[in-house]
Amino acid sequence: MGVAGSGKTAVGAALAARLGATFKDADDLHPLANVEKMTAGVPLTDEDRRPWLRLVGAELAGEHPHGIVVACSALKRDYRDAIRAAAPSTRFVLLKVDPSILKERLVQRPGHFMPVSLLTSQLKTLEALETAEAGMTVTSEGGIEALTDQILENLRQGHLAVPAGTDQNER
Ligand SMILES: Nc1ncnc2c1ncn2[C@@H]1O[C@H](COP(=O)(O)OP(=O)(O)OP(=O)(O)O)[C@@H](O)[C@H]1O
Ligand SMILES: O=C(O)[C@H](O)[C@@H](O)[C@H](O)[C@H](O)CO
Repeated sequence: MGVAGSGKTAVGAALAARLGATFKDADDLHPLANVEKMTAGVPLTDEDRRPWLRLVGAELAGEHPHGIVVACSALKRDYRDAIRAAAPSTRFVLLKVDPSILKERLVQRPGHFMPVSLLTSQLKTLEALETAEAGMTVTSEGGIEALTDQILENLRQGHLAVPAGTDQNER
């Protein structure tokens, strides 16, 4: 999870490859109207994202014998709650990247529908992963493989599980 340009697709795909898991980019689940809106530089609303989050949840809840990694912005706690309602064992990895680096990456990424102008609204909408939520925040500015190693190590050590004594469903 994370804002545009945070590396969800790059790191998610690398993680899935290392796990031997299926990879899905949630951008491919956006209805055309959402893509058109973002292309036009208009931020999505909660309403716009609701049907899309249902598709993301259904994807995660599906049959995946080797597991699944989904690259999904999941910017708000409410969005993550909606995903967890469909797929309760979902663990989130927030890729936290300096805004100046994000901007640079989006400028240098040709042919993608997401305009750099939407970065401000993405950052404003983002609600950090809370302590009670299963998952982790990656703040390192390391390369794709280094970040993937870091996530795998934490996953193997059980650090992405729901923290003891907390209930994700209670807020
Ligand atoms: N850790 C990293 N180090 C260097 N470059 C990176 C890193 N992570 C991603 N990138 C590069 O930054 C660009 C944006 O990454 P990516 O497309 O994976 O982001 P994203 O979060 O999926 O964005 P979006 O949601 O807008 O599709 C890509 O060109 C990618 O190769
Ligand atoms: O929730 C959202 O606003 C969207 O999912 C965006 O985050 C983009 O689809 C993605 O970042 C592509 O650049």
